[in-house]
Amino acid sequence: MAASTESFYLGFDFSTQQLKVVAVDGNLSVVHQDNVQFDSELPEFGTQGGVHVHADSLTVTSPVLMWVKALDLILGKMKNAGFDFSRVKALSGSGQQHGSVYWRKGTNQVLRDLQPGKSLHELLKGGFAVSDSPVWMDSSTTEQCQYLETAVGGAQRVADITGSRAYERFTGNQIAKIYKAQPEKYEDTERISLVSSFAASLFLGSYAAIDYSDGSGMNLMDIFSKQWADSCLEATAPHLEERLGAPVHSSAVLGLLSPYHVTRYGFPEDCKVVAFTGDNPGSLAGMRLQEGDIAVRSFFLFLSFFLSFFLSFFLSFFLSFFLSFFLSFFLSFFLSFFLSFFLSFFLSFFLSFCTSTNGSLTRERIRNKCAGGSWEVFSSVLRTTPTGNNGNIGIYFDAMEITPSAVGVHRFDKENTKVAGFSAQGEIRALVEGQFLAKRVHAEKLGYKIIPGTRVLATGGASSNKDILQVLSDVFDAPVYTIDVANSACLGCGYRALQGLVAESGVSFAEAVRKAPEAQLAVTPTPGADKMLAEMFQRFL
Ligand SMILES: Nc1ncnc2c1ncn2[C@@H]1O[C@H](COP(=O)(O)OP(=O)(O)O)[C@@H](O)[C@H]1O
Ligand SMILES: O=C(CO)[C@@H](O)[C@H](O)COP(=O)(O)O
Repeated sequence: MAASTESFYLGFDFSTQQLKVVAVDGNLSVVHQDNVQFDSELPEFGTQGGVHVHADSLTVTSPVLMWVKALDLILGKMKNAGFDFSRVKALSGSGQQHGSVYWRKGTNQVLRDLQPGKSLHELLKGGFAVSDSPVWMDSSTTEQCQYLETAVGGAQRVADITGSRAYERFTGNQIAKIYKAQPEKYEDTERISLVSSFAASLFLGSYAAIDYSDGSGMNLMDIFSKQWADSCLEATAPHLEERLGAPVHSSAVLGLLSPYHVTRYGFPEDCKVVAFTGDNPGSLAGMRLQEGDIAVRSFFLFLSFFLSFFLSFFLSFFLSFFLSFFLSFFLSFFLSFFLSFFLSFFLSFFLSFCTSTNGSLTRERIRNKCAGGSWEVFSSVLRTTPTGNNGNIGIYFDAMEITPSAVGVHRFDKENTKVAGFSAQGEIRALVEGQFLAKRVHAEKLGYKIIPGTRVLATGGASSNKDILQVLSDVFDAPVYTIDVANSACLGCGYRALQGLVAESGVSFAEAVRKAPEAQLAVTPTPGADKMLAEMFQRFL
């Protein structure tokens, strides 16, 4: 695919702690990067790590106007840096998943009439029925989750429809809580967006559709028909479908960029907005995951290919009954399995992943406590302490963890006796080994096998730290690869913007990004580490 090097494609990422942007040219080379840190650059919102943790320690929100102001700020920074907006052919982006935005009645008209002389922050001050958006770290909706599962027919039924059992952070359960606790605010809501579709709306100058991929993290969408599931809508809140709008394909062109941005920043009038998505699917695009890869993202875990496998398995059962009129059951099951596998893989690619609440921010806490706030000191401890930590194991769940649902710090010595503390060095190694052992436990529980050829791809802020990556490599007993741009979600959305322009003419994502740089080998397992960690793994399990 020949895209001009004169043209630029922008990818934004509205993540938990910051807003980031990457610009790529037609050769997929990165030509500009920038970011706005919420805590330090927008201190008036008083967030820590981009969020407010409420007194119950379960409710976690972010001020929606902080995200709006961050967009004003980042576009202003780009303008001041001399970024040539007139070359941008298309833009796309991603957002932290599951978070929800509640637009007040009448705001679609405000978006259509944005006056370029004013900032978005000024213009949208009165635009939200709920000023503090619930985000993915929120775990306050257990009651709503139980209600959904009971109403729909059990956890498995919810998972069969939406791809996941009911999770506290998932948007449907958050909407149900708002409807119950603040019915007047729900009533005053014209449209509910995910963080991703909210961000797209700010560019589009009208409410943007939710894309299939981010939409599948809501406990509301039927992941097979890609429509809102009636049973889930009914169990969540009244008149919800009209507040959500119809979901669209992730590579859909939503429309032209709002004239507001054309006038204020000098974008071309024909600049297109491609559907925004979740930051995890955005990362998947940026890392160009291949079959069998594991991706670890500051540090969540994606497993490619699994859902395709399970889907095939179940479809095969049904198909086999038909085919077994003609063939033996086993042969027909076999044939059906392959048929279903290819169908499910090529028609709709599913991604399996596990998320932890206690990732980077927990590492920062231990860094501050045990390494004087320095990543260099933190890293040198990892270099100088033994793999396996002399048998000491730690589990650090500062906030309620997602899987398993547990909270608290738990330390065990080599006799498996619970202890109150470790040395500063032991604490650092216990934390990092423990975080990655947990990832491996989840991967193996899902049936993932580390085999020769397995690659672990690391991305996100912490992937710049080779000593952390070394522990990751040792725990997974596999080489770890990284990409040049630590923020793979932004990069992936720059790629998606480019592909969105040609998607309708049948150019696949893989084809559009063929020329993109490959991931680079960062570290390989330390010889002998696998033996040290095998026993540890069993104890951790
Ligand atoms: N050298 C480093 N070593 C370990 N972690 C780091 C390092 N530099 C940055 N980080 C971590 O990266 C995190 C930000 O990562 P990022 O993936 O951009 O987060 P988010 O998507 O939540 O904004 C910070 O919270 C910080 O803890
Ligand atoms: O909840 C999930 C995925 O289920 C998180 O991955 C969020 O999507 C937030 O990501 P960051 O902004 O912290 O990178």
